[in-house]
Amino acid sequence: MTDAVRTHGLFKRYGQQIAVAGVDLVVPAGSFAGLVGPNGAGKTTTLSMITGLLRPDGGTAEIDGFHVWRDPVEVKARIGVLPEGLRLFERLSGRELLTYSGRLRGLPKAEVERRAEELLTVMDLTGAADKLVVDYSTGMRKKIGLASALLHNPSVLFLDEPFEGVDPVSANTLTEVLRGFTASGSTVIFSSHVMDLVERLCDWVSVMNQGHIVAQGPLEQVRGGRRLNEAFLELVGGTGHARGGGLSWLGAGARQPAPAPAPVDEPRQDAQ
Ligand SMILES: Nc1ncnc2c1ncn2[C@@H]1O[C@H](COP(=O)(O)OP(=O)(O)OP(=O)(O)O)[C@@H](O)[C@H]1O
Repeated sequence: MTDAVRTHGLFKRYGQQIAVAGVDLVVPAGSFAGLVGPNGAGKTTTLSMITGLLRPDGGTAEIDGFHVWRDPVEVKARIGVLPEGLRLFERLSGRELLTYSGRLRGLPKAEVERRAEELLTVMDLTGAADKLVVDYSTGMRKKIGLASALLHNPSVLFLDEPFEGVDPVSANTLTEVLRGFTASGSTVIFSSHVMDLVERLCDWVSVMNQGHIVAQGPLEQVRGGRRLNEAFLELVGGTGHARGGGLSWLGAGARQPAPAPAPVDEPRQDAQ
């Protein structure tokens, strides 16, 4: 099987902080892959470098065999990205945003319109298609962002926390769309903190901790007969701070006796 994504020694430092410490990420083509790791593990920085949004300090990244920084046009034609902190053109309507994305990708107008209508229907955004994006809710923004990332039918789709703020019905729809997408041989890579979701959707998992890949491979191999959450906690070493005596004051509030009520002055007879 060919690899949709392959990085070698990917490295990024912010001042003294090493965010990504030499990452060899591999994702086979056709995978539904999850990139997981605790807060600050380096997931977003890694995805930003692979998608050409952030220049690495060292290492290489390839998509479908094309070098991200040497062949940016080849790479950008093949990828769709739903980045963290999604910025959209707020003064366009949802439909205009899709039209703009499709035309920017060089698709013929009629084809863009056909795909945009289908995506709006699937994402349950038809009723909001002519509303300005600035007036969209968080979940609606995710959905129009995803529609825009899918419109040119990318070979590899990168999603940073795609289900955050999305209601369960819409999440189900997104899942079905993404499953169909990978079943046809395309690749999805998404970052998430929700282990149940990763376990349910993914057939490939990469676990990051402190800028390193600490486990990577088929889901069954990474979880090794345990629930993914257990494997994850073992791999990244759960801190156990909450059990270690910290926050002993938290939760005791309800058991504290209520302070005695302040004496209330008798209403004065002459007050009226
Ligand atoms: N622009 C920046 N300037 C300075 N430090 C940064 C910057 N972006 C990220 N970092 C640092 O790099 C490290 C990795 O951050 P990153 O956002 O990649 O982690 P993450 O795994 O995506 O975290 P989360 O799950 O919380 O989104 C963190 O220590 C973070 O503080």
